[in-house]
Amino acid sequence: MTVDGLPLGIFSQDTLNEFAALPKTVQQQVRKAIQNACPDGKADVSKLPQGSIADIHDVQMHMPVRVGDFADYSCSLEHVKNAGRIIVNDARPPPAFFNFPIAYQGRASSIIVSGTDVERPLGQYRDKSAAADPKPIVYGPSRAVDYELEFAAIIGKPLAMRQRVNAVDGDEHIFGFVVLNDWSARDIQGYEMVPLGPFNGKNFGTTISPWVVTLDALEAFKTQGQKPVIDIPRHLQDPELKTYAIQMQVEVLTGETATVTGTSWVQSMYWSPRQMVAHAASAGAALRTGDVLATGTVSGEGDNAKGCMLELTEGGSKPFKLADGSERAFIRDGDVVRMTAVAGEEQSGVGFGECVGKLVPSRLD
Ligand SMILES: O=C(O)/C=C/C(=O)CC(=O)CC(=O)O
Ligand SMILES: [Ca+2]
Ligand SMILES: [Mg+2]
Repeated sequence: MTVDGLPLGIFSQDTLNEFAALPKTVQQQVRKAIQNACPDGKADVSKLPQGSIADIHDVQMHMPVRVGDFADYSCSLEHVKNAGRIIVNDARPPPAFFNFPIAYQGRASSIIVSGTDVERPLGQYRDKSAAADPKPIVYGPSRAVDYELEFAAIIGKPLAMRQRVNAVDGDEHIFGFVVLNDWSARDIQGYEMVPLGPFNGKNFGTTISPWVVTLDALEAFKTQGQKPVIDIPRHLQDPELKTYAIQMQVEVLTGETATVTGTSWVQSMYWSPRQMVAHAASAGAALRTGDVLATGTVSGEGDNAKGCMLELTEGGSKPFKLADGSERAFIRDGDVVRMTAVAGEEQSGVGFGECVGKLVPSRLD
């Protein structure tokens, strides 16, 4: 078995020499792949040279699947409560939140693989800095680019139109999972989304990690999710409450400095991936191989468990201090956002590789 040509298990001196000759950026990805592929620690990763975090975004990885449709849910109760409180001063979840996992349709062709730069989008939004009242609508580069830390299921076995599936059988259709960054321009999104939902504010780039971690690999990490607080229809019921114990993390990288801005858990979300599958098919829609169903922002309780800057900075009003001393209301050009996830323990668990993207300036020509 090989990972990018590097044999797993015992590394010969020849192999180590070959590895040492690779660019640092490639070494970093290879090392991560080995760690992911050898969660039992048989490969002696410590023997491999260290790479620089600043190099990561230069690596060109490949899309793990050809994405069909893309839906993004909002499964975290903490996220919707925080977002509601910050945006409309009402922490009550949206009306349907407890009835079914709510979602919007995203743009499949905007899904890009980890390592691809993301350009600051252009769009129309209310100019908060203007003195005029009401504030005018302007067109230009977004001033509020955010990330959203998400977990996403990739559909394997397809489901025909009108076939439908119950949550308890939903896993049959999930091939595996990736980490996903639902990049969001809060100003563009905020003005456009009433009443039809997000569009250009979220279609300028959605980054996914390049390794699909299969359902089988996660079986050892299954755990119980959240109990429904109201009665739900049979197709959404799951007496097992099956989800996975997975810790997710997001960092903002500025030069050589990495700042962890959020740590949260898949199992804390109110709705589970198999319930997302059941809901997606419940009206009669088909599921196709390669479709992506993302969980929505994974946030938990407490200040350290916020999955986006909107929550972290109270909508940009309370800038967050990074480890290099600089402050961020939202993401700045040149910042790199790195997301990771691990099922089980950091050293012995199953890693998901990295979901990395660098924000680059808008092209104005
Ligand atoms: O309703 C809002 O104010 C915001 C909606 C979203 O940002 C959609 C979304 O991506 C939800 C999520 O990630 O949980
Ligand atoms: Ca989202
Ligand atoms: Mg998106």
